[in-house]
Amino acid sequence: MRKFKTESKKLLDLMINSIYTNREIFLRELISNASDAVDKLYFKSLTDTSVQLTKDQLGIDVSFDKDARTITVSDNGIGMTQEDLDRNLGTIAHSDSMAFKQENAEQQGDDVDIIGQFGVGFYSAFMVAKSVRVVSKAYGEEQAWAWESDGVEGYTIEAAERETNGTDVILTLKDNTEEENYDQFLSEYGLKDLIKRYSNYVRYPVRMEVEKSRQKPKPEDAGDDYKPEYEQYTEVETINSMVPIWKRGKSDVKQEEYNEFYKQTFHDFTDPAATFGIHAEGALSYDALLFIPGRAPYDLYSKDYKKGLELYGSNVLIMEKCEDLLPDHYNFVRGVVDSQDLTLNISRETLQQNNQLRAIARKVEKKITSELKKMLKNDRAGYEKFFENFGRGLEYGIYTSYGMLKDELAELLLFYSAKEQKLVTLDEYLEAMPANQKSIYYAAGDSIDRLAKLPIVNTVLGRGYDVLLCTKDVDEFCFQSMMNYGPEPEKDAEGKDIEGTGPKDLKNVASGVLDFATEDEKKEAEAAEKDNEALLKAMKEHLGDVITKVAVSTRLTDAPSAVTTEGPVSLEMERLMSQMPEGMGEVKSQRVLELNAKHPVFEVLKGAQEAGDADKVNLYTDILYNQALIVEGMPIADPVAYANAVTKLMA
Ligand SMILES: Nc1ncnc2c1ncn2[C@@H]1O[C@H](COP(=O)(O)OP(=O)(O)OP(=O)(O)O)[C@@H](O)[C@H]1O
Repeated sequence: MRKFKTESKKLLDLMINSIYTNREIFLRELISNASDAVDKLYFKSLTDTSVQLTKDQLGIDVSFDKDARTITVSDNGIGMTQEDLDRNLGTIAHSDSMAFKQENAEQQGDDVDIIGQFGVGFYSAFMVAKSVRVVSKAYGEEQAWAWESDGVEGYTIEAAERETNGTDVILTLKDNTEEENYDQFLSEYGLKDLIKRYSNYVRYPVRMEVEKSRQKPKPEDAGDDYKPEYEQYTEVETINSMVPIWKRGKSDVKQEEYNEFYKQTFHDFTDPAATFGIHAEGALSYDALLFIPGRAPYDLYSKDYKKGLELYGSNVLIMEKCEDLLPDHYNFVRGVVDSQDLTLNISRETLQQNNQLRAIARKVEKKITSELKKMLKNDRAGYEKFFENFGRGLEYGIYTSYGMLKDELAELLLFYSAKEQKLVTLDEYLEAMPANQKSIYYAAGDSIDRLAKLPIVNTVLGRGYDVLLCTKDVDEFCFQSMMNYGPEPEKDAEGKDIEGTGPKDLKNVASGVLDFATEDEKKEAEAAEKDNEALLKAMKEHLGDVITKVAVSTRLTDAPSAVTTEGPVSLEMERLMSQMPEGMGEVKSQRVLELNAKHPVFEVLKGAQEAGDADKVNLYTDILYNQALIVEGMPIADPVAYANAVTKLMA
């Protein structure tokens, strides 16, 4: 017996003894090797005229024997000589990739899909087989050889019989254990499934004998009561589809075919909303086929949702969900990336592999962005549907990147316009803005209806300015991290910014100081505050710490009062954070009770203050404060006290 080289032994140990969940990839590895061997012979035939063969003679056969518990993968490729068998199957050529695999296994624990991700080829057979026999005859040789091993210490090589060139890899499966049922691989269904899943796009036919049933011909003398009879028969079928859909020219593939591929591959029952691809050639060649789903998966916003694209190398599936290929804000995109260049490097040089993946990921991200822009421009209804499904993720992307993704994503956002009563982009908002408008205004709350009725919103609308009504939880957080939106300022002849040009601030109409009050209005409000200092002070004292101040408003027209905020936290943000777990509920807004000095109620307040009727001032203060909160959709601290106050007023 010949002994395995030390490093091979280590890898064998790692593979066989790790609690490795993805044993089924053994078939993919053997079929890949068979395909490589067939490739080698085919290429030889292109340059060596003595090799007579045509491409359609080449292929791979998979079969199984339930009683003997064997699976056989045969090819009619280049084959191996006695020396080849010894060299190729007795050691592992790339010790650096081996070192990497081991390192990772130690770092990340056993259940990491290292083997599945990088493919360790032939040795993976020992994950399911207790012994492996390889019978091979090299092209042009007379003698065939058999290599055999139980995967522990070593292997034997002896002369064998094989009629033609090629290789048979015969696995004798391990016995079933409590954890693992190896019989699952000993069935037509099981093997077909694996071939389709992992080796569907191998360039050569992967054939298997399959059982079928057909109706027997009707006998000529059959009477009227003849019942059709069926018989079982077997037929060799090609299981894989060979040419990947992403490698076919776009003009050759109907949209229905793409839809079918999408639904089958990604287990969706809805057609994709958009289909697009990338074909890159050069130092790093790859093809990508990407889909935007037609609906959001139910678990998109849950912790269990896993983003990622399928990654193929040389036509075999390397990874089902390669996370690194998609940014979080595009986590909903499904698709396939296939690169011939990647496989080589994946099993050799991890760093380089990461660089390559990063380069592909960057291109993928750019492509998705440009496709979304195209969709927004050309298919508004489709885009609105898309945004309803996935818009939240885009905004979340801007928010979690602290606004860094604003340039890429902000123009893709849609918000409900109070004026237009439909969804608009921020660019459309800017375009429709009157020349004197300084900011982009928005109101945030839980429903469009409620927001549309807010007194402050109506004041702003009354001035001819549109208000974006924001009802998604992430809207305001996204706006705050963006701060502003719009093209860069225009420059005058001296290179200075021209006033009034440049990005516009995003302003919550119920927060901070609004910038549209005229000088006169501001002066008027200031004067009213000064004249009624004692009243405002008394009201503030009565309400205590729940508010930071009572002020005369410049933003109210019809309503007597409103609760607004100072500082970064708006009422809506406070409401949202109160629903979040862990500490966020402690975040409070700094509330301001704003009074409309032109409202008749203000006169009543003034009268009560002048008459020294503190009870009345307090009663009115409570009512004005609480009703403003109700209008905003905020909870009031003591509804009973509020009801009592209103009752007292009526009685
Ligand atoms: N069916 C086969 N026909 C001819 N040669 C084979 C066959 N299977 C394996 N070999 C030879 O054995 C070598 C080792 O195979 P193995 O699958 O371990 O590694 P690999 O295919 O070179 O690399 P990897 O699978 O990690 O990309 C191959 O490079 C090839 O030369």
